[in-house]
Amino acid sequence: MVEKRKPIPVGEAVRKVMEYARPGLKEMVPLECAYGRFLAEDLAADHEVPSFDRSPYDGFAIRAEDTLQASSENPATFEVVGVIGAGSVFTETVGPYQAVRIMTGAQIPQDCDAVVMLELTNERRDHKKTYIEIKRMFKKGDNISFQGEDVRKGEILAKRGTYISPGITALLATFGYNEVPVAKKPVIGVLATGSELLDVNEPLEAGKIRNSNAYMILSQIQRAGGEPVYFGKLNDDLESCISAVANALSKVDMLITTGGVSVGDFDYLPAIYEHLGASVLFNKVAMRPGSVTTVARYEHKLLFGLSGNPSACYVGFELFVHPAVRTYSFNDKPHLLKEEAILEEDFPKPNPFTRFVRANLSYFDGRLIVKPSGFDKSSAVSSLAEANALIVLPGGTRGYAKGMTVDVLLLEDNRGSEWPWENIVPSYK
Ligand SMILES: Nc1nc2c(c(=O)[nH]1)N[C@H]1C(S)=C(S)[C@@H](COP(=O)(O)OP(=O)(O)OC[C@H]3O[C@@H](n4cnc5c(N)ncnc54)[C@H](O)[C@@H]3O)O[C@H]1N2
Ligand code: MOO
Ligand SMILES: [Mg+2]
Repeated sequence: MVEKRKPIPVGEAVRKVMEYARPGLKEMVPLECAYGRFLAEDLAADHEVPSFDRSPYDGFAIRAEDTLQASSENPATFEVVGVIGAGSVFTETVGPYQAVRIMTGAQIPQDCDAVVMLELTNERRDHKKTYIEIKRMFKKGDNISFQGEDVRKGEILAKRGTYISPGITALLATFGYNEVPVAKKPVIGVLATGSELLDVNEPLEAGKIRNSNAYMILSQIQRAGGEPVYFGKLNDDLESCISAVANALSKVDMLITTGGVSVGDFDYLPAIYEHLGASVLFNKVAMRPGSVTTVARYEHKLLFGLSGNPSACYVGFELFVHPAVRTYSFNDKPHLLKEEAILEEDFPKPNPFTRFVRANLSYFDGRLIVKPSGFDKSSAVSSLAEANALIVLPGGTRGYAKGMTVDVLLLEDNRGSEWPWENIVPSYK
């Protein structure tokens, strides 16, 4: 008699995984390698930005009080007493009706308190001296980029666990991080199981298919922020699978297998977990695809037994592995970000289990719209190509019509969410 598995709700399954998901270690990387990593420490400003008052224009630094009477009929004349480019500092005195020619980014001379744009001045030379005329009044502080106007000293600019975007990289450089403390990437092993699997370079033969899951998971690991290690594919042979899983497990922080988790004669993962003494957290989830997704724990390592069916495997990764990778990376919003979008076409299938439809999310008329990205079966591979979101259709619903609002989980976003599993609305009808 086949073992009867009891499906648990998705949120409960994710919660069980998160009980064992742990933050990882810190490492230092050169700034030019920090993009796409996660900060291992808060990024705090240890100085103000800018760190000195500077000119936002090419022009002339002056004393504003000298322009009080200036008008087009009665221009004020200034003697130009120096020239400074960005990077240079003018240390001499600037007296009444004197000006310093200044370039964008240069420090404002100590006696000056306003800048006049080059275009607003008339220049003339007289007896080897240069003069400018100014035809209007300027106030103290006009056209000055003030010290600290961008960043105040002591501000926390990005928290530990933040995804390092190009903008964060600019801040890291601004604050002198030649080396950046980042989360070490979790090393995640991948093993594909199935006697039907061909290598990618092999010609098709009767009854066999090419192993696509392994490569899909290697990419998903990288997208989530992990370091994938591919341990190859295995035939459905219990002995060799046990030793391959044990060997791989000894070399990684987490291990992903695909296939062999259901109830078929050659679905060996349950027996492998038992043989290793790994404790199974769950082996059936009330979701489609991916109902057979199994997660086990061996010592402090998680073993993700993802389904062999490509769409089920893909979804299992995003719901269960992704948050474990982000937690390892110190991120406190480890789950996929949930949004609401308008369904662009009917989805008439009833949903006994919560369904995750691979979908394409875009914008139209200022609103988020979403449509299934293709053939919707657990075995489908074609619908994965255009998928950048998963539509979440809760269990117990009877199908959805174009125009309805649905929940979607975003796959290409790096903000994440703390917990998307509350308030999934069954129907917005
Ligand atoms: N009697 C039952 N049969 C099945 C059940 C069930 O509850 N009772 N569940 C079905 C569901 S749902 C799924 S999903 C699959 C899951 O099967 P496994 O995870 O055990 O995976 P396999 O049997 O090894 O393979 C399933 C399918 O996927 C193809 N596959 C496997 N590996 C790869 C790969 N690396 N790349 C591409 N495709 C792969 C494989 O050839 C099979 O077609 O079980 C149902 N059956
Ligand atoms: O686990 Mo299967 O993918 O539910 O369809
Ligand atoms: Mg099977």
